[in-house]
Amino acid sequence: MRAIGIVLAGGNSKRMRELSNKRAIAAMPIAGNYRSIDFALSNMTNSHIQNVAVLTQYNSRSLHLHLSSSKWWDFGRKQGGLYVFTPTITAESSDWYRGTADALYQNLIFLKNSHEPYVVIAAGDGIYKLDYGKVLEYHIEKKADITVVCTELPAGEDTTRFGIVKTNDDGRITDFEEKPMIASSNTVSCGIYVIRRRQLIELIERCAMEDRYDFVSDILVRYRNLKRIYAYRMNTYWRNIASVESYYKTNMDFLKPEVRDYFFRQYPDVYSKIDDLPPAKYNPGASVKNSLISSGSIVNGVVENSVLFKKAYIGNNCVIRNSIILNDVYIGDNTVIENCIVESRDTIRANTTYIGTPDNVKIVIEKNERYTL
Ligand SMILES: Nc1ncnc2c1ncn2[C@@H]1O[C@H](COP(=O)(O)OP(=O)(O)O[C@H]2O[C@H](CO)[C@@H](O)[C@H](O)[C@H]2O)[C@@H](O)[C@H]1O
Repeated sequence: MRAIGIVLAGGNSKRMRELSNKRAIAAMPIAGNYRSIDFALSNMTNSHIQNVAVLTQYNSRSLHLHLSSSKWWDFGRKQGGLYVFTPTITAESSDWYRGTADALYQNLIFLKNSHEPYVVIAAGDGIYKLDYGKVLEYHIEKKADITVVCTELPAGEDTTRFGIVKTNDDGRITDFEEKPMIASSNTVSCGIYVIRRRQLIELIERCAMEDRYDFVSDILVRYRNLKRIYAYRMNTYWRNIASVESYYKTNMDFLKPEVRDYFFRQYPDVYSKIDDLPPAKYNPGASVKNSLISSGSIVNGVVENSVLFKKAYIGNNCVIRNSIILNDVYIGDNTVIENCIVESRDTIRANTTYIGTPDNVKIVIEKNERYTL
């Protein structure tokens, strides 16, 4: 592939509420076995992009642990590979990444030292499968300066979280509004871009000279009429998980056979770090319906329409419904949990009840953590 990959994974979002206290959004657990960033990294490797940098910053410890080996995504190689870049103090700068363009600028040396003519920029908080090679072909065919992957927003989604795009009949973007209060179109940017490497270097150097730091407002919005910016339309599943509501709904989507089959039974595969855990065990009192139960879990009570991540323990006479139980949670006997997300490594006491609603999912943190990772 004639492109390098960059995965932006350093942002924080208040919309994740307490869930982002512990980890970067890109490290949020998805569908039982995965982390959010696995989807962008799998797309990179499945598109034969072999030189990939992940730019991290905010709360990155568990993300770094997840990325500790490049072999899980098949990036382990002598030329290219997987790089993780955090902000560093240098003779010239002691700044954090002040925005996405600044994060790219602070890694200019990676861009300059690469040989591939194009760059694919993706985010660590998107759940989708995409052959970036097809986007690159489109980019070349349209003689675009920048190509933005776009999709139609699913009904009920909050448009204020997205870049809203309008195009002409040829696919050229004529208007780009970043997170407007009222959206004038339901075509949204997925935050995935293709651009010629030299063009990117030139644009971010110019941004840096003018003390501008954001790729979207300082490049896409600013140059929308001056540069040839095209929209590549993606019609398959795409969700951004950077709000509690969308994180919950995206995990619940994996209970739908069509979503599960699309990601896990259709080529290409999604890869992740492998943990050596024993299979899930259902004890005699267990009753499990329409749920994902991950390795290392033990179920004694009732589990319905729920996603249990790794090493969940569900006690006797518990009822877990429409809920997400993150990694390594112990739930004592006779506990009822409905429409909740239970934070990882928590211990939920016996005889407790937590009830949220589908529109107002409750985050359960009892703070009886056994240890922190
Ligand atoms: N300082 C920093 N250093 C390193 N990484 C950083 C960073 N700040 C943010 N990031 C990362 O960059 C990506 C984009 O984050 P932003 O906060 O800039 O935009 P957001 O995701 O809200 O919208 C974007 O993505 C949605 C699609 O989800 C588009 O519709 C919208 O136009 C676009 O701005 C995320 O993966 C984030 O983690």
